[in-house]
Amino acid sequence: MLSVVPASAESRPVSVQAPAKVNLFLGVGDLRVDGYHELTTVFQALSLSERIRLSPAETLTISVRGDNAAAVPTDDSNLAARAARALAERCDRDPAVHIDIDKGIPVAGGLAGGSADAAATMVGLDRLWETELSRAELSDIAAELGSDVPFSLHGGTALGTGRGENLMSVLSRGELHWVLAISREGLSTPAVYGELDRLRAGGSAPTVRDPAELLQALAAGDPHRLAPLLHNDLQPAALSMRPTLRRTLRAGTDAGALAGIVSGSGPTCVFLCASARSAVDVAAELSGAGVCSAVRTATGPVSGAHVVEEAEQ
Ligand SMILES: C[C@@](CO)(OP(=O)(O)O)[C@H](O)COP(=O)(O)OP(=O)(O)OC[C@H]1O[C@@H](n2ccc(N)nc2=O)[C@H](O)[C@@H]1O
Ligand SMILES: Nc1ncnc2c1ncn2[C@@H]1O[C@H](COP(=O)(O)OP(=O)(O)O)[C@@H](O)[C@H]1O
Repeated sequence: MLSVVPASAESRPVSVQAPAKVNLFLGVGDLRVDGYHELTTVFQALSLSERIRLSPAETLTISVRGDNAAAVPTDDSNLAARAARALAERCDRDPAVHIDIDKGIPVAGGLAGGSADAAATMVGLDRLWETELSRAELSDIAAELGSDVPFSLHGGTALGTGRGENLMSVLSRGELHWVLAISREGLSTPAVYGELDRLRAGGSAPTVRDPAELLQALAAGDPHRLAPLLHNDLQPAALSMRPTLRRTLRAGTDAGALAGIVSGSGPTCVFLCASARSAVDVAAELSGAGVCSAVRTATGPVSGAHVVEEAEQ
């Protein structure tokens, strides 16, 4: 059925959903002169998500709800506020909007929650302000906000290069089933990259592995083949800063997961399971193991940041 968009649609609040990400493969190369590391990474968007509501307002304001909302800044340092200002500047307009963020993604968890908020804000304001920017233009602005923001827009499963902002879609057949072990205390991304540099100092130059085999396993849609190929170069650094994560990783595989890794810079540990049923069993056992503060199940891949139409709300 065709939906009729009323002429005043641009002044109505817009709701947007944006996903968490996991790095199925994270190869970290040399530290560049600009302070970033050269990456080869395979991202997957997960069904754990943020909900953002954008409404016209007198000035730019932010409110944050949900788990650990108190840990999220509501000033101009919030990534969603930075996204609104960047888009407003690009379109030569006033960033007069209220951004209400409902956090479904743990803060500082290595799951790109802040990047999801930035991507959601861009997609929502594109609708609210009728900017009609192309995906490529939105993606360029996203890359200026943070290395993970372009993927939060893109969603699905993608190969990321550069500092993670250059994306190429990759085929991922079927649905993967994940269990997430969440820590109450986050880890700082720059601190984890810094710890990796410290661990590597004096050693030989990093050799970045090739994700080709992992990409083949994804295309085949076989979680058993994929499990031993999951890889994260930041994991030793995250474990060095948070040694208790070793116990969390062990508990997940003991509970029946096919494999577990630290997600990005951590501290969230993600476990790949053979089926939806196995994920429920692993989640139940992990919940009782006392190795994390919360457990969630999720599936991937899912779409990137997108407007939630009224009928879906
Ligand atoms: C590690 C990853 C893996 O996807 O994600 P998280 O675990 O944080 O979610 C990303 O590389 C994080 O991306 P993002 O969180 O957007 O980081 P940015 O804001 O761009 O950069 C924050 C800081 O992280 C370090 N950084 C980030 C990206 C990169 N390729 N090399 C780096 O060294 C730099 O110290 C930089 O100043
Ligand atoms: N909208 C936001 N949501 C979460 N954190 C934000 C946001 N804006 C800025 N931040 C800051 O960014 C830090 C990292 O946030 P987050 O994206 O959740 O983690 P990660 O980089 O580990 O994926 C937080 O500790 C917080 O201080």
